[in-house]
Amino acid sequence: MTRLGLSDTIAAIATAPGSAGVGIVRVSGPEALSIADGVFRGRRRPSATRGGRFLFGQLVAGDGEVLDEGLCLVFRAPRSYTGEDVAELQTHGSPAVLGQVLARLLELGSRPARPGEFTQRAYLAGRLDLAQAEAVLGLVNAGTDTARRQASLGLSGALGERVERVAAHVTRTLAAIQALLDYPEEGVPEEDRDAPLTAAAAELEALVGTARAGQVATRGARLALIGPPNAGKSSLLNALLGFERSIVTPIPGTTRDYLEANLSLAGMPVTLVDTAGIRETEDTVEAAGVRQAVSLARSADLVLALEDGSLPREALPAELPGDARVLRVRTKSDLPAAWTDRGTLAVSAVTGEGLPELREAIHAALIGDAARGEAWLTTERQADAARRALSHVRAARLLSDELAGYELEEALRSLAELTGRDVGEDVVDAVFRNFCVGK
Ligand SMILES: Nc1nc2c(c(=O)[nH]1)N(C=O)[C@@H](CNc1ccc(C(=O)N[C@@H](CCC(=O)O)C(=O)O)cc1)CN2
Ligand SMILES: Nc1nc2c(ncn2[C@@H]2O[C@H](COP(=O)(O)OP(=O)(O)OP(=O)(O)O)[C@@H](O)[C@H]2O)c(=O)[nH]1
Ligand SMILES: [Mg+2]
Repeated sequence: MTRLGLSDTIAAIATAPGSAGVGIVRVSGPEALSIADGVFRGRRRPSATRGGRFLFGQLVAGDGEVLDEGLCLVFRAPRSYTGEDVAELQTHGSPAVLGQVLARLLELGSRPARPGEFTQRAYLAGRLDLAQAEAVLGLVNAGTDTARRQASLGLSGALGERVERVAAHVTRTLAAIQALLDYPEEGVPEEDRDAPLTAAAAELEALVGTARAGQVATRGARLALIGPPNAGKSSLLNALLGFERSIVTPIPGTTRDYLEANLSLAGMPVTLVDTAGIRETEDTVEAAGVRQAVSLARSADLVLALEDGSLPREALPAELPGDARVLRVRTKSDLPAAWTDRGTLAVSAVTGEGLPELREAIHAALIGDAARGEAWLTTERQADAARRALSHVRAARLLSDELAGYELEEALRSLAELTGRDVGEDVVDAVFRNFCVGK
């Protein structure tokens, strides 16, 4: 990795491939403006222009041929996205023009940017923390408004601030413990040692609790419909979708292969998975479907476990995952009930009764307590760091002062990792590898 101030000059097309009204090529680094001089011809040279200005002119190839007319935006270090000198060449959004402009910039001494390298430079210049850089990626990829909102909150630094609040509590406890160890006779009030730690644990628990919501918002959730044959799985899938996607018959064992259908549930992308009814069977094909159903239930974000409410109750399949990931549903509520149970949601695929409540329960199970206006953990890397910080804080609460100090230092290290103040190059490289070129 290049170090700040010693970096070379990078260039890339910043806009999406394909034709568009306008397209942008960016060049960033110490030579950015003099390199831009070689491709842009206007009333002034980019290198003779103050930062924050734009020039109108022509883009010219190496042999002097005019490629297009366009604008050159001039940014001067440190007042730019990357913190370096940056020139943006804004042309008509033609892949042919953009390709020629980029080729000329490379000829003049810049090199092609790696994926995410502009944002990586912004991070290395201290203009963004790692959670904010991840939010940039989240914004570029946001496919739903919930994902967009979370990424935008992350970019504003809201997640970093949440993490700093926790870190401040931990630091206070560490200071109190240090004082106790250094001057045991003076004593530190219990509140100084324990209260901040209790607050830190509570805030971290809330934060860790948002990881699931963050993941669901950014990459969607898979919901498996599971239950015995004829429970009404395919009918419920169709009812939630609003059209007949899956075959329904009165014959048990109708669904054999699993089937997926996408829908948006309260602004979140959800994939419903209809599966074969789970039962003991001699039929080789059906048995394969049953095994598939069980493994789909295990890998799903949430399982809807269906039981026919019009028939005597049987035990749920033993292979289902733990309670936290299962919503229990009593189907066919339009028929006389053979049993009831307050822990199940009653629905009818025929009348639609209970469907709004089911949608609500699915939303609650996926989003949990994550408050809408607060910043969530949106990547597995962030969630992992927050979970480690929480386990260190929890451990510290059970330990004597001396040992607690060590755990708290570890907790602070994990929190620093979350925002990227204390991470190795490999972690940073892994984050930016997921970006596209030009970002
Ligand atoms: N054309 C264009 N649009 C874009 C970007 C870009 O780089 N180019 N961005 C990114 O890809 C995003 C905007 N982000 C940016 C963040 C900071 C600065 C910047 O130059 N900041 C300086 C100057 C601020 C000022 O003049 O007030 C600074 O913070 O010092 C530019 C873009 C989205 N839209
Ligand atoms: N009255 C009533 N009948 C229902 C309801 N849901 C499903 N059924 C009927 O129950 C039978 C089985 O429905 P399916 O949706 O195929 O059940 P399944 O769980 O997908 O069954 P398999 O694919 O065989 O595992 C069909 O005859 C449906 O018409 C409901 O809400 N009310
Ligand atoms: Mg079925």
